[in-house]
Amino acid sequence: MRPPVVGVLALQGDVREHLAALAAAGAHARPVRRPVELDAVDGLVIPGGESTTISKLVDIFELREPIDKRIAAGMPVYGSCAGMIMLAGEVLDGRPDQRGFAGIEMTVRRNAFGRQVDSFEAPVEVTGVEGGPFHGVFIRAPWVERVGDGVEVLGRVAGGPAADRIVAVRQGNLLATSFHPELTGDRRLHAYFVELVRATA
Ligand SMILES: NC(=O)CC[C@H](N)C(=O)O
Repeated sequence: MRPPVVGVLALQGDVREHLAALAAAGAHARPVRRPVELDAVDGLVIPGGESTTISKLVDIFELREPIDKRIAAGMPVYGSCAGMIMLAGEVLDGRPDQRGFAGIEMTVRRNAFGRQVDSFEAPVEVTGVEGGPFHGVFIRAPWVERVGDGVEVLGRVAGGPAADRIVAVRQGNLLATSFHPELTGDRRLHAYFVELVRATA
């Protein structure tokens, strides 16, 4: 069985870290900047970075329609932080011109934790991933304020001032986290995603 080919949207953000994490999790990992490169992948990661910039570059690189189409056709996508914002149906505190994909039925608040603290770390237990809580790294992160009926809440912040905020969700083949597992050595979430891609491809 060939390893699944997983792309990382490589317009802005922590692309290299996701490529390394995916490779460690058993995928063929490749950067995606052009529609033909998107055609060649079985799944896609949208990295952490800056969602307003990613949104702009998605249009400049003519990737919006192709990605929306692939999502509608069932391609698995995992978004971390800015990637979560790009997968949200509704964004609060976003820029008026920023646009996400036809993604998860949820409302996220951009830079949500920033009111308390810009960056912090907290444990997050993720349903379906064994081995104890993730060491969640949050950097100007969004949280999820509302989820639709079809959305499964996979994880919440375990303690501290932001306790119980929703920070990991899944709807069908779309997965999103507010935190950045790619910045830690923990590959379990990428392995979970690679399995999802393998099961779908
Ligand atoms: N670490 C991140 O990805 C930060 C996300 C950023 N605050 C945004 O709005 O896109």
